Amino acid sequence: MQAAVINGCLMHYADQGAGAPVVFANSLGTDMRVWDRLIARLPEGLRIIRYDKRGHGLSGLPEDGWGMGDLVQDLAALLDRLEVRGAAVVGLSIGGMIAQGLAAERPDLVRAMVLMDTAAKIGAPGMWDARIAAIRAGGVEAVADQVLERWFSRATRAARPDELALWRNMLTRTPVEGYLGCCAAIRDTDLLESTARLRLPTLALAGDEDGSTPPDLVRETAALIPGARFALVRGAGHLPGVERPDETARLILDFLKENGFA
Ligand SMILES: O=C(O)CC1=CCC(=O)O1
Repeated sequence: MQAAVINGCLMHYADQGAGAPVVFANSLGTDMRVWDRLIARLPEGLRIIRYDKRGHGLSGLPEDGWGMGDLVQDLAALLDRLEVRGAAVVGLSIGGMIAQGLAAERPDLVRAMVLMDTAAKIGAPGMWDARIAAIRAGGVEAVADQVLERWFSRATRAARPDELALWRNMLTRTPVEGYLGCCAAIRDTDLLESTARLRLPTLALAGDEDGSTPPDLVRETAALIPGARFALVRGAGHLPGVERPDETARLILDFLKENGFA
């Protein structure tokens, strides 16, 4: 467990191993444990950095008035603090938006990206406003069942109810204001133009049953970046590294090897 005050906010992070840096940015309503299974399948010889974004996991929750720019600056400041340059950034959903924003703002920090179940623009503003209103009225609990349906494939939901209950706890224990701040940040973010200017090795992945960022949306974002590849992970929803860790780790490791990280 490692801590730093980043942009005035307490940040929980983990910096483990030595070698080429690979940075993981997690999704809305999850903390850094979302990467446990995937990281366990990566070889030694990598420097693995994970963190809980503001308002999630063990990290602090600043006052209102922050957005995607602050989330990007938080990761930039963490990597500056850790003296990391030229990382591969693996971003899941909002974490993938943070990765795209970071690559645009600080190309010195990002040499390659894995965009996992994410897009340059996620959802319509009205959808996010409706989610925010539902949570204001009834807490994260009010949307938990719908979110779990998008996170996991039908087969996993049927076969692993106890594990699903743990993921539900992770979601519903996310501080409401942290969750809502990230919903508003996603709602207000459109990276289509800046992502189309990116020129770096990129792998885009999507679970074939992802109901939040469906495969076609992820494919469209990949198509913005010349040379980016797209791969479908079968039998997975929004969290392929949780549901299909072997397949997801293999895709990421092949990409890291191709680009000289592993
Ligand atoms: O909560 C969801 O629907 C999934 C999701 C969207 C953006 C993100 O980070 O997670």
